[in-house]
Amino acid sequence: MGRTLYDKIWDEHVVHTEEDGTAVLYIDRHLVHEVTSPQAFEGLDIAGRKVWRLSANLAVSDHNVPTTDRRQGIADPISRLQVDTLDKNCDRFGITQFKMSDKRQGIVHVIGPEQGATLPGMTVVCGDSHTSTHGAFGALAHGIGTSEVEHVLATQTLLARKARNMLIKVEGQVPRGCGAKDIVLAIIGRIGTAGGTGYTIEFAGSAIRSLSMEGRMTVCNMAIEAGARAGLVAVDDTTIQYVKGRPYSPAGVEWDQAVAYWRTLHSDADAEWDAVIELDAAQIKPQVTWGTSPEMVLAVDDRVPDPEKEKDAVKRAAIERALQYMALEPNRAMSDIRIDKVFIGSCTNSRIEDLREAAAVVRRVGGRVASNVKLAMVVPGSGLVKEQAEREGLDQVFKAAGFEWREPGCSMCLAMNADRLEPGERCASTSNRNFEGRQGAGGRTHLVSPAMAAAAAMEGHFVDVRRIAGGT
Ligand SMILES: CC(C)[C@H](C(=O)O)[C@@H](O)C(=O)O
Ligand code: SF4
Repeated sequence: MGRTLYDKIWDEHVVHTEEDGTAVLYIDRHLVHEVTSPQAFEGLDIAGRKVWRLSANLAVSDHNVPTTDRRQGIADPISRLQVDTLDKNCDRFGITQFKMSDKRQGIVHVIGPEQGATLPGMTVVCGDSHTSTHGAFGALAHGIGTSEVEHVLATQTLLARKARNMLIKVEGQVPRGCGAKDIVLAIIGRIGTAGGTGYTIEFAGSAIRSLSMEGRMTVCNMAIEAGARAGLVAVDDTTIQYVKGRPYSPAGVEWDQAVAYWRTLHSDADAEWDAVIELDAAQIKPQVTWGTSPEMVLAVDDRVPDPEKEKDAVKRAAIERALQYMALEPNRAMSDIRIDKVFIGSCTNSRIEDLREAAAVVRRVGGRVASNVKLAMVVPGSGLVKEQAEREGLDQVFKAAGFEWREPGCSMCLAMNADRLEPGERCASTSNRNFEGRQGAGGRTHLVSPAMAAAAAMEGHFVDVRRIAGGT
């Protein structure tokens, strides 16, 4: 019987399997950030252990770093302590880290791939749920908890149980103006936030294959929002081209050997799937979330749901609660929703392609950010993304239109730094979670693509970006 890509990577990394199915998995790459590592390092200290394989680790602070001038240091004492603690731990244990002033610093899920630290066929873990992002490279990548961070640091292995195999096939071409973010939001709208629970999802089909690596990362990033700990995309020329020549990528003879192996990293034609979902890309429209869960999502030309029309009492109550939190009336056109802030950034959408996509919309619309928009910010995913964007003049496009151009980090994705929504503020955000209070207590988040966020910034409310992009 054929194997799925997930089966192949799993088999390649299992050190031992217990009778009950618990396996010891070898971990190739461990990414570390400041939020989930302090207790892990403390655990090592208490037990008198060292890091098992230093070169497998790469650390960076991203959640607590300021996105404004960093020469001032970090004003908030808690954030400062978090970042200082990671610095000290990395120095003490000898782990490679990109410090806040290093231009390679950025969001952990942006810098891993950017550096070639994430490679096809690897097992990649990080104490962060959006580690699923790295699955775009045909790597088995998922988040782990802090006690597991300690386990990986100490042993280079993880206790794991194998998930089931789900195939999500997206065939065809998305309309102009739509992209990876709309694809993944449409998938979550279809299967729900629990749809992928217990599975590893492989994203396949012509619409996925035609995505750039940036787009594939956007899709895999939100696999966790669909309930799956890991998402995968098979390796192809796009993957190999992206990886080539990066600082941590193999070179010379090793490169050739690696490529030969990477070419085997796809599911066999006769692989068996536990679940298969199919979507028609041509039917996907620009997506906007209206509620407090990523599955509460609609097309921009839809209307806010009416709880009266929902027969299921539990679902009706959930809609009512979400509408109340979001301060939205039923049946209102999504495009009538006016926004206060715009956030273009996060590990979902802060890569160079995302910034290009947003800047293209800003250019096309012309003029300045709408007067009702108090703050529109662009937060590049890494210092290198920022530098590239500046080389292309994208920063000028944003700044001329009235956007703020910031330093890299998680920023307003979850408001662990100074960037946040005030109570009641409504935000068009390119991030991945719209939970209550996610971007600041009482803040209201609408998840959208970079193009949709840029369009909303310019017009002050949600607009069908297909119109701007010439897609309709
Ligand atoms: C802080 C971290 C543990 C968390 C995660 O695991 O995802 C964060 O990155 C998030 O996006 O909510
Ligand atoms: S950008 Fe947001 S989702 Fe990504 S790691 Fe940071 S906080 Fe988590």
